Amino acid sequence: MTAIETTDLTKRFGDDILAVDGLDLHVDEGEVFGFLGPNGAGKSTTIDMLLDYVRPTDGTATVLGMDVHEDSAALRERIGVLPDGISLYDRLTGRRHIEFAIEWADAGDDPGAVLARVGLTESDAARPIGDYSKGMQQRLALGMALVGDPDLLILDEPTSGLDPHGIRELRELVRREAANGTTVFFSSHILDQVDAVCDRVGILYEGELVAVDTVEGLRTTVGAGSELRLRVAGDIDADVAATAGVDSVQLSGGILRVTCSDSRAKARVVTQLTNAGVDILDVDSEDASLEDVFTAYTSESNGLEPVNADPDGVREVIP
Ligand SMILES: Nc1ncnc2c1ncn2[C@@H]1O[C@H](COP(=O)(O)OP(=O)(O)OP(=O)(O)O)[C@@H](O)[C@H]1O
Repeated sequence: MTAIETTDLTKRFGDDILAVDGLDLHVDEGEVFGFLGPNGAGKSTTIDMLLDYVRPTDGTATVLGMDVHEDSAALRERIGVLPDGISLYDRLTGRRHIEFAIEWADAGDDPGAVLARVGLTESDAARPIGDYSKGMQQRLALGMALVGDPDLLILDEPTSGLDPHGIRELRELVRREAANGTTVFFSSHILDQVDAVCDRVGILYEGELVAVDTVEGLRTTVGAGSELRLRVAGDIDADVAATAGVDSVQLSGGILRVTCSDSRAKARVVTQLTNAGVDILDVDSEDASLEDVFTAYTSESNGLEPVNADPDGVREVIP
């Protein structure tokens, strides 16, 4: 089933600001979908429309098969939201926050179980949250969003202000919830943070969706592939450059550098060299960062067209 579907979703503020421009978005149930874009791209406005906080100027949006406006009350019970820059009450304990969230949602959750689900201990829960680290506060906010066991989690910039440890913890939590069948819609302007957690990403730029694909697919499309480095002994009697997915090959000082447009080519190269009897002393590789991909899609003269929807609703990226 479809978790989120928007058709030509558009939002203007006044005459001058086109915040979201004809967005066609499709997120499947059970997916972790990264919604990426630089500041001001229109991510929060899109989320506000999905939550019926803001009415679109044009277009439609359905969530979990329901119209976001007509069925907003029913949807509220099935969506958990972690808003951007949530304000919590410093003097209240973590447990009290969860209890409030349960009361507001009129849900029957056990506060202790919710706290455990986001990795907060009973002694953490008994402390005022003014004493919490930013990462603990964010986990608590996620716990509040999980009250009522929502089918869809919408996380608006959930990693902002977190240190690498906090980011890792949040990623693990998102993965765990997704493994239990929850759809996660995760907005961010920092690409590295979605790389490891999202099944697919959509890139929004100036209100338009410019790409939707897997992280791997985006890398391949923009040619921002991987580099494989091998320390080898002796000569190489193999035509590595002819391997599918290999862009270039350079041998210097016993180091073979192979750039690949398709990261699966790395394994093919190693197999090919091994079969050719090449003595491989060490292997090292580096994937192009998602940041490179993002730059390729959001720079003015990238030569890439915005994403298209074909008649069957299957989106494709047009290089
Ligand atoms: N209530 C509003 N009134 C007027 N303009 C608005 C309003 N809300 C958003 N905008 C404008 O719409 C555009 C998109 O903003 P939005 O907050 O959706 O972007 P964003 O991608 O979420 O950015 P960020 O990563 O900084 O949160 C921006 O130009 C913003 O200034």
